[in-house]
This record gives sequence, C-alpha cells and structure tokens, in this order.
Amino acid sequence: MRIYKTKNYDEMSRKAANIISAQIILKPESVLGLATGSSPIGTYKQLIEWYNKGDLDFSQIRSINLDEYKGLPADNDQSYAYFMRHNLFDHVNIKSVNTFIPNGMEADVEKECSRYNAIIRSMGGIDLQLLGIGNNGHIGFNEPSDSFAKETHCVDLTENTIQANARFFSFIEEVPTQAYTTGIKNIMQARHILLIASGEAKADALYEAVYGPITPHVPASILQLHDEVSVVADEAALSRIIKEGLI
Ligand SMILES: N[C@@H]1[C@@H](O)[C@H](O)[C@@H](COP(=O)(O)O)O[C@@H]1O
Repeated sequence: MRIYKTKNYDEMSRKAANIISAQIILKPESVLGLATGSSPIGTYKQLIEWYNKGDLDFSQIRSINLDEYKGLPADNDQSYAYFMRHNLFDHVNIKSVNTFIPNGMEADVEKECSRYNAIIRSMGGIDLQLLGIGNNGHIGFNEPSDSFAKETHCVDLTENTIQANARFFSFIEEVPTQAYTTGIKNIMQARHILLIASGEAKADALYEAVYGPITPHVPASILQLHDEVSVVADEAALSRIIKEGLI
C-alpha cells in the first residue's frame, strides 16, 4: 500500500486525477471502477479540465460504478446515476453505452445482482477502482458486518451512513435505507485500487483501514490484502496516522 499525503482536498483531487489520467493514457480501453460521494467530485472536475484541454480521451473507456440507492430512479438528483452524469459523464466523451451502474429501480434483488455481476464479469476485470471511504470504514456500500459480502448485493444502510448522507437530501426521511453495491470480491479483483480520503471525519476510519486488524467490521481494512493500493489522502484525513507516527 502506497500512501500519498496531500495538503488539502484540492491537492488530493489533482493527485488522484493524475493517477487516473496515467491509467487512461497508458491503456485507452481501460475499465474504470467509479465512485460517488463528495470525495471524488474534485477528481472528476480535474479530469474534465484535462479532457477539455485535449489531454484525455474517454472514447474507449468503460466504467462500472460501485453502488446505487435502491428505490431512486436514475433521473432523481440524489441518485448515483444522476451524480455520475452531472459530475463526469456529461462532460467527457465517454459513450453512455459503456457506463454501468446498478439499477436502483429494480425491485427484484436477485435479478439485479446477477445482472450486474454478469456485466462486471463480461468486462474482463477492472483496471483501476476508485474508492472513497465512509466514516465507519465502508467501501462502496459494503457496511460494517460480521462477514465480507462477495459480489453485488442489496444492503440495509447503517444509521451512521444514513446520517452521513442526509446532508445531500432535504430531510433525513428522504435518504433511502437500502442500496445495491458491488461486493468485496468485485472490488478486490481490480488490478489497482485508488482510495481517496479528505477531512478529519475520515481520520479514524482511514487509520483502521490501513493499520487496524483486517475485519469485516471495517470493510476497507480488507484492502491491506491487495498488492496494488494507492491511498491519496489529505493531512486532515491522515491526522491519526500522522499522530501515531506511522508516516
Ligand atoms: N456509497 C458512498 C461511498 O461510495 C462513499 O465513498 C462514501 C463516502 O462519501 P463521501 O465521499 O461523501 O464522504 O459514502 C457513500 O455512502
């Protein structure tokens, strides 16, 4: 695991965008695993800027998103499908047929999970998986639990996650209580994983993920078993690791 320390959110975003750009340039037909949340917004902005300068070409890129709220249609402005169009897809030349995200409106859980797993398998593996991290150590929507879930599944969101994500909704009651998410096996099979984190609120989760015991109670801790993980985090997110003298 390689840790890149940055001063702040903007520097984190630029560094992460540099890593993603390198992937796109070195392999223009890459499969990118993409994430939502506030963490990657700056990274996507930077990629769009470089695309507008003519430095990046997404025409052969395929993308697969980590997760989607269950019960939100793709045109709801809080859905992750909307987020991806708004924050990246509408601004670069990625083909919409090459972008994949779970269908939050599919009520048949088994059907949706097997459909999404089949898509991931058909892509031949994810080259670079971008990840944020929840305050409770979740990745995608793999919440703390007694076991690691392997592939795409439907989860009940924890109170902590519902509270944390309530800031994007007008009322906490509007936050969906369930989501579809790819599983730990899907994430761990990516060739390279890029975890980004910013802000003091992530300091404990990041410390546990990188230096704590490997446990499904901190889902991100499984990343310690992957050979190619880059962590790009700002000083605030790294504050506990810095305080413990580990970097
Ligand atoms: N499902 C998403 C995750 O993919 C994201 O990484 C995390 C952190 O979000 P943020 O970046 O807004 O702190 O929580 C959300 O619930």
